[in-house]
Amino acid sequence: MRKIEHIGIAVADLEKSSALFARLLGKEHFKTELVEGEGVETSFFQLGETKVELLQATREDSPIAKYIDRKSEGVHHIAFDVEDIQAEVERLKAEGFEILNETPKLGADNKLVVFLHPRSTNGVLVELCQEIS
Ligand SMILES: CC[C@@H](C(=O)O)C(=O)SCCNC(=O)CCNC(=O)[C@H](O)C(C)(C)COP(=O)(O)OP(=O)(O)OC[C@H]1O[C@@H](n2cnc3c(N)ncnc32)[C@H](O)[C@@H]1OP(=O)(O)O
Ligand SMILES: [Co+2]
Repeated sequence: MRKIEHIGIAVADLEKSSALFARLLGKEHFKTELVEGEGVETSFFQLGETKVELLQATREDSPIAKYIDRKSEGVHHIAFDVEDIQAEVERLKAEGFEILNETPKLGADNKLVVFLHPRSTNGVLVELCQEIS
């Protein structure tokens, strides 16, 4: 794994939270993006080599809606940048981690993504991201 690609933060109101993070970070977000497959709308802030990804649910069965219902708004996942996502899945499986989707799916910002179950990673939801070339 090469670097933290982004930190995902679950929010209830994307517009309000984007304004809050703009004040906090001292810069505007660089884009919003709808990811239908995950039932989320995102707002991205660039911070050096990494990003903050705010996530609002767009439907009731979205993982973000469930997370906010069960817990609250807050840090939802950490995403790591990888060079070869399929090779990384094989390596992590052999290490005993629980992969949620062995076939990478389309994420935001031109990435293929795979998630690891938080029960195999000390309670932290981990996302792997590979840039689509
Ligand atoms: C924008 C696209 C993409 C990107 O490009 O960046 C994204 O980031 S999309 C982000 C949203 N998508 C996902 O989160 C997909 C992966 N997540 C899942 O598959 C599920 O959310 C889950 C992790 C398998 C949990 O689903 P489920 O089992 O249905 O939820 P429960 O509410 O029943 O919780 C079970 C268990 O897991 C704990 N949990 C749930 N979410 C998290 C989390 N984000 N971080 C840490 N722990 C989490 C939950 O507390 C339960 O624990 P116990 O109570 O101990 O059983
Ligand atoms: Co993410």
